[in-house]
Parts: sequence; structure tokens; C-alpha cells
Amino acid sequence: MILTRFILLFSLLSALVLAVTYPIYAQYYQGLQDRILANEETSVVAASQMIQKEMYEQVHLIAMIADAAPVLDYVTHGRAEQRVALETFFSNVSTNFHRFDQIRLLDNSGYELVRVNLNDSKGNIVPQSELQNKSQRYYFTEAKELADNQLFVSRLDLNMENGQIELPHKPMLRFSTPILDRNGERAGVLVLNYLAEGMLKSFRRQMSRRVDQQGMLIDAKGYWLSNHERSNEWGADLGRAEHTFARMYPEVWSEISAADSGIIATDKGLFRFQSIKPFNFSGSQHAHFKADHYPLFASQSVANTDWKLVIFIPNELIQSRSFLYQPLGQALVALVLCLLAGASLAMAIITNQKQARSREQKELNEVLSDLYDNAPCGYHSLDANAHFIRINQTELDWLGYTREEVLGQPFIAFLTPNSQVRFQEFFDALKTEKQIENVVLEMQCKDGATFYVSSSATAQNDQSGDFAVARTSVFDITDRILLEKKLETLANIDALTNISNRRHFYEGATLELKRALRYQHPLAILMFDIDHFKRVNDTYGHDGGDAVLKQLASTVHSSLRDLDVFARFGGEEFIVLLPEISPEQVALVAERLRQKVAELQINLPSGETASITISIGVAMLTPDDKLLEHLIKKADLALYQAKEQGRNRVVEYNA
Ligand SMILES: Nc1nc2c(ncn2[C@@H]2O[C@H](COP(=O)(O)OP(=O)(O)OP(=O)(O)O)[C@@H](O)[C@H]2O)c(=O)[nH]1
Repeated sequence: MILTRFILLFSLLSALVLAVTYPIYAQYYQGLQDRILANEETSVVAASQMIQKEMYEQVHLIAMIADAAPVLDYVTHGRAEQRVALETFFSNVSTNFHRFDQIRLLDNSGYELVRVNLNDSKGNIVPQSELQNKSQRYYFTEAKELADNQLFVSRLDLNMENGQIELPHKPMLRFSTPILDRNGERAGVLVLNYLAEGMLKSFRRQMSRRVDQQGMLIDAKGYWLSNHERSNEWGADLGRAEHTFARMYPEVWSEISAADSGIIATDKGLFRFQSIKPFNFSGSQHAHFKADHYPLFASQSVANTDWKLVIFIPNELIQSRSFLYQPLGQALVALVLCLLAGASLAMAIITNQKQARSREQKELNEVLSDLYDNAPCGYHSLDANAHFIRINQTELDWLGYTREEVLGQPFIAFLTPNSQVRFQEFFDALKTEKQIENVVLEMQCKDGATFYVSSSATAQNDQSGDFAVARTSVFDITDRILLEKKLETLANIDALTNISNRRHFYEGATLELKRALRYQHPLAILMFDIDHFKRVNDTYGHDGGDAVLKQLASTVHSSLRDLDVFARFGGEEFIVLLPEISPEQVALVAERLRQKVAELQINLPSGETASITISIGVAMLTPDDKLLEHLIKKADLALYQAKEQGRNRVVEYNA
């Protein structure tokens, strides 16, 4: 992961740095090329001037020979002594100038009149007997086609002797020009075989002084006249047609052959080329060479000597001058790469750590969110007006509402009326107490069902210190409440008769007594007991006795008001507290009870029916009765009297 990121960042940063620095480097590299090329200009100009000067001199010399008196005299008069003078003249020219392998004069039919060969640095006159007919040679036929003042120049090629290339190679240019006699009549053709080796040597010497010692002279067809690789030279003459610049660099050659000069950039390096037209003196230092004064050149001659000087500057050479290829430059590049790598690695690590942290944070948030939403208790947050601003899924599930239905709604809308009052007190208290715990509330579900929760809340204040949010947890305690209620019922209710037991009677009765005493309201106690209940048990069995007790309790309970507190006081003894009742009314109630019981036909488990009577003792509350026990005691005494007086009767306590 880090590696991938590192590679990505490194590539990006490198691309960025490259994008910024490349144009600068390209400019610098261009400057470098320009400087190297500027240095090369000297070689190019010097080589091309050298060739032109050499040719200029030869042309000058030939013009001079063509106009020389020994030539004119001999072609005009043809006397023997004039021939000797001409031979001597040719021999002197050959020996002194050392440039011409052969100098000869042909007559109009192409037969050699005079010939001098340069042998061992001397111009040797060829005997007349050895002179030949050269009428079919191109230098004669070409010259015959020329205007009077024109000069033919051949291709630069290797001399052939007896049909073979002469060894060592003898590069040669052949000049020929018509000769006029003193009467202006065509009298023959002057032919000079120019030895180009000297000129080519000078060219190679100049090129060898260049930075990479490579320089080429190429003819119009792309053959090398001079090449640092000597074996590439003279492809045309040696039958190596493939040994051409054109074949080796076709695209470069097509550009070179189409222009006079230029620079061509290739993936191997730069080619600087320059046309060398050795006989085009216009614009050169030999511009004073006037065509009307000296011979003109036939177009074929110009084409024969359409040479190109080409120098090659390999990329390696330019690069070796570039600071990037110097130790310092490479150290700089290495340093930049190291810095980029370091920065990329640091960024990759930091990004990775950040992502890991954010992933952990996300996971933690998910866990927390899951914990919040799916906690076994309900969570909600209320704003300052007790409206929902957040609620977890558990609580929503309890209520049966969706989150959208709940958020923004007042909390009390989801409480039973009793709990609404309690919540309002609780919420008001929270604003000052900051934390309130275990408030029992009864919540109302969407389907109308209710459940009990124990609610604890913490108040959160806003920046100005005002109450803003109540964060509340609610635990479903319905089971506990129901159990408590059940236990409470069990603790208060007599299991057999399902009416209050003695303890519960005391609770209710004590409250009623206090109220009656405080407000001086009337209150009475009835105590009654089944007459001869022992006999019932004895007759119908204990189950029969229980059935009697149950029926009795139920009958009495249905005869009393809701206000009255009715309880089994113990065994077959019962007690009733009657609030807000006058002595007259008590007597009536007691009597009505007695009669009702007496009329009762009790169905027993055995299928039999039984009848019972009860004796009732009545006591009215008096200001002296500060304690419930006093009043009960008085009723008990009255009951005792009722028993004493024969049972099945009502006796009121009389002090
Ligand atoms: N079946 C049944 N009998 C009970 C229960 N509690 C008390 N008794 C019976 O009630 C009878 C009370 O008898 P006594 O106190 O002698 O009174 P009595 O027979 O009613 O006679 P008097 O009260 O004098 O009329 C006993 O036999 C008890 O066993 C009960 O829960 N179920």
C-alpha cells in the first residue's frame, strides 16, 4: 500500500519537477548546441573556403594556360619549334604546380598533340609516338560542346589505368576547355587531370581538428569523397553502391540534398551541412572572378561538383558538455531524486497514517453509532424545549415510531398523562441540578401500549452557559414495575378473599383517619365476624369454610362505596372503614350488610348451599380517638357485645 502510493507520488512529483525543469534544461541544451555549432562554423567555413580557393587557383591556372603564348603559337602555326616550346611549357607547369597528373592538348578531332605526365614529381613529355586518339573520351566530347570561353569539370573520381582503379587511389578532377588560335578559330581542347588528393588531405586535416574529428565531403549522389571512415569513400568507383550517405541516413540526406545549408537533429546527434559549390565564386572572397573574363562553367560541370560538407556532432558529445553529465550535475540530479523520493515516502507514510486513522475513526464511529443505536437501553437528546433532537434505534423500536416521526416532537407527546406531569418537574429540575437519575416514566407507544422506563439525564450547556441539551438514557423497567406492582398486590391483598389484608387496611385507614381528624370529618369502623364459623368448617369442611369466606367478602365488597376501606382482619373476622359517614348512616349500612349476608345462599364446592350470619360491631370516630387502634378496639368491643347478645346483630359502641 505504502509502496504503491510511494511509486505514484514519486512518479507524480518527478513528472512535476520534470515538467518545470525540462523547458529550462531544453533551453540550456539548445544553448549548448548553439555554442558547439558556433565553434563548428569555423571548421565549416575554413573547409569550404579552402576547397573554393584551391579550385579558384586551378581555374585561374587553366585559364592562364589556355591563353598562354606557347599554346596559341602552336595551335596557330603548328611549327616544330613551337611544339617543343609548348611541351616545355606544359612540363614546367606540371613540375612546378604539382597539381596535374596529365596536361594535354588535343586537336579538333580528339588526337593528342602534346601530353605531359607527372611522374616522380616531374612533368615528363610523352613521345609523339605514344600519343593517342582521345576522341571518344568524355572530357573531349564534353569540351567540344562548350562555348569558346567555357570550362568543363568532371566528377571527382578515382583515376583508372588500363581499365583498373589505380592504386594507391588517385582522386582526380578532369578539366577541359576549347582552345582558340590567334585567329579566334577553334583549334583543339586543353585537358588537365587535376590531382585532388592534396585538397582532400587538407580537408581531412581540417576535419581532424574538429571536436569529434568527423567530417565528410559528399558528392551529389551521396557518395563519400572524404570520410573519417576511409573505407566508406569512393563507393561509386569501387562498385559499392550501398556505401552512400543517402543509404545510411535516408531522411537526413533528403533534407541535405534539398537545401544549401542547415542543421538536422536526429536521435543520434546533429548534422550540420553546407553545400560546397567549388566553382561558384559569387559571394565568396573570389567574387571578383568575372564570368566574362574567365571561363564559364557548363551546367554539367556545376552538377558534377555539387558537393556537400557534412559534419556530425553526436549526442554523446553535446551531453558530455552538459552539466547534467558532469559529476556535479549528476550529484545534483541524484540529490533531487533523493529529495523527491524522501518527500514521496514521507507523504506516502503520512497519507497512509491519516487514512488508517480516519479508517479507525470511521470504524470507531460505526461501533459507537452501533452501540448508540442498538444499545440495550434507549438514548435520546432533547433541546431546551424538551423536543427530540436525537434518538437511538432501540428507543424508536420500543415506541414503534420512525426517527422522522419523532425528531422535532416534544418528549411529553410520548408519555402517559401522569408521567407528563412528572417529566415536566424532572425537566425543570434538570436545568438547575445538571444531573437527575432514575426517574420512572410511563411511555406511550404508537400502538397505544405503554411501558415504564427509568430515565437519567445530564444537562449540557451552550457556550453562554445556558441549558441547551438534555442527554438522556432510558431503561425499560416495565418488568420490574409490574413485578413491584404484583408484589405490592401480594403484600396488600388477602390471597383467599382477594380483598385487602390487615396490613393494607392499616395503611389506607391510617391516611383516612388523619384526614378525618384534620378536617373533623365523620368516620366509622365496622368489625364483623361470622357466627359459629367453626361449625361451618366442621359441617362442610375447610374448603367449604373457604368458599363461605370468599362469598362473604365478595358480597360485602360489592355492597360498599369506593371510598370505604374493606379488609379481612384475620380468620373469619373482617373490618370496614367508612369515611364521611354519619352515625345514622353507619347503623343503616351495618344493618343492611347483616341482612344481606343472612340472606345469602352460598354455593359450596360440594354442591351444597350454606347460609351464615354475621355479628357486627360499630364504632364512630370521636375527637379522643387519636390512634386507629383506639377506634378498632371500640369496634371490637361492640362486636364482642353483639356476640354476647346472641349474634346476627349490629351493636354500636357506647362508651
Ligand atoms: N375454613 C376456614 N376456616 C377458618 C379460617 N380462619 C379461621 N377459621 C376457623 O374459624 C373458626 C373460628 O372459630 P371460633 O373462634 O371458635 O368462633 P366461632 O366458631 O365463629 O364462634 P363465634 O365467633 O363465637 O360465633 C375456627 O374453627 C377456625 O379454624 C379460614 O381461613 N378458613
